Amino acid sequence: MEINNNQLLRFTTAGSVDDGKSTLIGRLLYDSKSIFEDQLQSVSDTSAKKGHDNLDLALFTDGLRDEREQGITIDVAYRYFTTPKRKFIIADTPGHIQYTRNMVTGASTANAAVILIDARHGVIEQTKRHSFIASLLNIPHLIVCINKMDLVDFAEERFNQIITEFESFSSKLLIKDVRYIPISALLGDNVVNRSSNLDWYQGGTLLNILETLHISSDINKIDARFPVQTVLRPQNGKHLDFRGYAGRIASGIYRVGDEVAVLPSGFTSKIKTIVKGEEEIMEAYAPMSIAITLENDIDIGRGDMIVKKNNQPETEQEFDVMLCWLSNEPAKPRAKYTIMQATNEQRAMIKEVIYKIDIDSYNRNMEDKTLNMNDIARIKIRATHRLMLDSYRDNRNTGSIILIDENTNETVAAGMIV
Ligand SMILES: Nc1nc2c(ncn2[C@@H]2O[C@H](COP(=O)(O)OP(=O)(O)OP(=O)(O)O)[C@@H](O)[C@H]2O)c(=O)[nH]1
Repeated sequence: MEINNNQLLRFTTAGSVDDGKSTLIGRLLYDSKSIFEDQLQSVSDTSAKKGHDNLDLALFTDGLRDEREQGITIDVAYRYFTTPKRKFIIADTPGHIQYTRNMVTGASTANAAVILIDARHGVIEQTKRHSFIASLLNIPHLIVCINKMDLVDFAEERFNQIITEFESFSSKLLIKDVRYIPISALLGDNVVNRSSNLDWYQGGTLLNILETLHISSDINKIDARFPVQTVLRPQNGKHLDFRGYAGRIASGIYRVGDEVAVLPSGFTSKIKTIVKGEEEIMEAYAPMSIAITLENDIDIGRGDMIVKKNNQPETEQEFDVMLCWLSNEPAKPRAKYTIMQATNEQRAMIKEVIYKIDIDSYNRNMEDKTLNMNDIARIKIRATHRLMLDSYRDNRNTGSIILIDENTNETVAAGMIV
């Protein structure tokens, strides 16, 4: 069976302030002809006003950031563009040192992370921090762009030196696929178009790599997980016998006739029909939104999960999570939070902070038990009922949780089930 998910690629960009992130995104959009006429006019007017001879490409991205800063709390801007080969969503997060939380928010659904390094400075603490988060979030592909090659005379030697620096720490991280590209975002070298300045480089341009990354095998096709969002009941005498369970498949494949189990109750049945829109289909896979009907009458509600009888997640009330604390307010010991995992929602508390991670040295800190904004820690959670658990490594959809403060409704933490 062909799963056609190659269409859309989500990626995030990370780099330190002034590494050239805005310029790179602007260049990518401009050279791939994804800029609208009116935006182009306004950027060209502003560039002229500022006395630039050429277009200031960073204005495309920075303009977007200005729009965004009006009243949106989580500081991630999404930018869409399309080429004949693929559709792209860029999650653009500011490069400031405190913005771990933004990267976590922007990167949790990303297929790839683009990390920028200023060729003059090489690997810096921020590079390590961002790469660590990318590995923590299990982003399958990492593209390291060594930017501002024009300021180091396009030297191959410098490029290789930075790769060696990068590999000396990245080998400790679990990242499946790392690529390196020498670029100049300012001049456009190796972003969309190849560069004669860098003719010693044999690999693809950034766009070329983004267009050809093989992502369909990154999806978990083995563990079928269908978190129920709503129960569809017969309406107004129509479809009298219809009782469907609607939601979005988190992973895996479902076919009519499959033997399934409903969790947490554990009752088993068979899939009678699968409905997508108005149409009945024989099989469905992630990330399709569908409704399922079963052979037997089982009491199922929102938050339950339909899985294959012979492939079930663990159900536990207490479990470990790698957590990134997102709130200004530190975590309150033993306070109750709302925990959300897939469509399941219940109450939980942080039972224990096992250790915190110093993400500059990757060392564990066993003493400090406070959780402040941007902290990453391994914690033990206890929920009021059992949850259906997959590890985040196996399943990014069902393996992640968020914690919400019940009083303020603020999302205070995002976590990955260990
Ligand atoms: N020489 C040279 N300068 C570059 C290159 N890319 C970016 N710059 C310059 O570096 C400066 C910072 O670029 P930005 O794109 O604003 O940097 P940024 O990382 O997006 O910064 P923030 O958006 O503020 O986080 C600007 O003056 C750019 O013109 C490059 O490839 N070569």
